[in-house]
Amino acid sequence: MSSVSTVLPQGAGYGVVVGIGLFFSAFMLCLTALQARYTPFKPSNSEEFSSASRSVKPGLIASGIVSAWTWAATLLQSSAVAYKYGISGPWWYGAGATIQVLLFAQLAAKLKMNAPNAHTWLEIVATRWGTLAHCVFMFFGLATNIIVSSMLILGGSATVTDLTGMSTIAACFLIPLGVAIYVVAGGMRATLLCDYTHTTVLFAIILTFIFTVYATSPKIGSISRMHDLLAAASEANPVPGNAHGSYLTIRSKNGLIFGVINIIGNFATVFNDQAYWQRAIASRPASCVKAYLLGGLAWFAIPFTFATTLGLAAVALQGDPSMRVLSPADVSAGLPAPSAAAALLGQSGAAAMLVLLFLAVTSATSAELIAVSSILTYDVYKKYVNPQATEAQISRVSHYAVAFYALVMGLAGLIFFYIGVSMGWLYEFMGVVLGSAVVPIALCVTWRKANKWGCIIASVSGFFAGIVAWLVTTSALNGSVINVTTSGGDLEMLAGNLASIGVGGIVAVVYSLICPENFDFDSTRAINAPPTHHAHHHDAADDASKEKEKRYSGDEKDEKEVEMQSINDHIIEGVTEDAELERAGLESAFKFAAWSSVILLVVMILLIPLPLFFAETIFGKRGLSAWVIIGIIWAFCSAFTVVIYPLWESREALGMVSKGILKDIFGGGSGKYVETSKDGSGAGGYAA
Ligand SMILES: NC(N)=O
Repeated sequence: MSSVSTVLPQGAGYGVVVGIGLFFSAFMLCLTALQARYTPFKPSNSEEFSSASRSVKPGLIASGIVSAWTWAATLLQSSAVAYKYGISGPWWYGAGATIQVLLFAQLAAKLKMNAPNAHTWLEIVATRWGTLAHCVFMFFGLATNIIVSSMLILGGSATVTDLTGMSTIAACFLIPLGVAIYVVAGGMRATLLCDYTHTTVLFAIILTFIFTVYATSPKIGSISRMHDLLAAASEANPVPGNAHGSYLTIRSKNGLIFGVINIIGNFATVFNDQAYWQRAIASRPASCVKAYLLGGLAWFAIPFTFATTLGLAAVALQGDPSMRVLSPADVSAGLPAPSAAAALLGQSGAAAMLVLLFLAVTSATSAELIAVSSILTYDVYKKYVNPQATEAQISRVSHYAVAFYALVMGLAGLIFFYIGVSMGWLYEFMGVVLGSAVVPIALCVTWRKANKWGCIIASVSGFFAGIVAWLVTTSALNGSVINVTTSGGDLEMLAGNLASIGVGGIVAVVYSLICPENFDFDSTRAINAPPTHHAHHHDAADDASKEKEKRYSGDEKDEKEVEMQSINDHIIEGVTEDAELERAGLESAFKFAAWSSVILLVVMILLIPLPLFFAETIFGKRGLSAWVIIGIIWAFCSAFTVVIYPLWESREALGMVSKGILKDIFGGGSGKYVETSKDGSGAGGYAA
């Protein structure tokens, strides 16, 4: 990192890291108190802590997905590839990390069909394939969490240090500490509500940057001027591997290589990460597919539009006295976007960037904390240490696990920092170690023929194949010199990523076709199901529907009471309502997820970029205008989806909580939610 003086004083760094951390902790405590008093969902319940009682609506889940999937890298690495490869970088970053979330909609539907009451994806592996498979896949699951968490800490601390001079060591520990406090206070539902507020502010800041760069800044101020500046930069410093050395083309060899690495690595960090399974678990069965499709599409706008704005601005401003000169290490640390923000808007740009990055890092960190807490609680403590654990013990361990993992995150970030591994390096490396488990995990949850030994051997052999391919390629291309710099090259990382996911996928599928299992998923459907609910599978839905019909035959007030009772029942039992698991509905949700996600994948990865790549198109002013304006419209639609839509779908719950508060303050009576009250007293209702 270069040693130029910082744009903001050190106090600003501590103020943001500690101040915003404490602010959100207090905010979370308020939300938790409101939830406990005015809704039927009790934060002290372990099911509520880890899975929000499996009752969350799609808009809020979509917002939680956007928030968990918006890492430091989403803002910094996407801008770094825009800085290095031009307009192809943001496309490959955005599209190459959106399709996995869209495809995950299929896994979410299968989860609701095949293991509706599991707490973690590892419980499904353990139930289907036993202890060895559980331990092997737990390695991949936790390795994913550690790599993602380290990237968050590295990206966050590098930017805070760069903009304010705050000590990197302090940032590594203070960032997860603040988040841990609010996660411990709130659990999954409060985390989703906090994610929502983070995402709202995040979009507001991103839109501000977009309008600054493309409308108001005297340094750029229009798409046409951006085009002129990028064309001049292409003339002055042609980009190696790009058509005519231009920043204005999708025809970028290194951009494409990054695209492939990006696609593989992000398959690993979605499919292997409990954070995304957890959002499917917290979701209502009927709407989880919608949530993942909306979340994926909404997320795309963040890296694509942000990097098309600040990443390209960093190129356009080269030579401007206010723009610092970036070394390759600065670029790998993700600093083009913060530098461009500071060059465009001075201290206020740097401060906005700091807040933006901190919000992205903290909300993704909260997802990682609660994900690892669930694995340590259900897959380690309850499975191997205390299978008879009581509700109170489970709840206690899940809270301790959050605090423990916050410490581990800080340490992991620090270790990578000291050995000189940057966020950008780790981003391209993740698929090398994690890629081999992607196909076996998907097969475990979706395919009755998937073979236990085929999938274990696939994951382990793919892991070693990835490491060997990466090291051999590094040695071959760099005169036998293997170090952090040489091993971080594009072709070296590409070889490792392809070998890992390729060997893992091919071995798992071929082995399973030769020696197929015929697994009926009955045992996974029974995970965590009380005998009266899910000991038997989908036939139960019929009885439950009939029962519900009977209960609904009364007047409207009775209907409401019955539904309250049903919510209370399922909170107490921590299971999904049978009627919601109606087989035909889930089958059609799966089919919808399958064809829509595959169509979107083909459009985003093949139909849009490849013709532009092969035609070697170089965007003129009209082409760039269309590209940027589509990004801006997409950003507005995304903001609407994850900011306005969750409010709309939760209007009843918000109304009930407001009524309860008003009754407490002005009504002269208790506004506290009263479970299944027969006399209509209390502010009973549904939480968001
Ligand atoms: N979540 C990502 N890959 O930005």
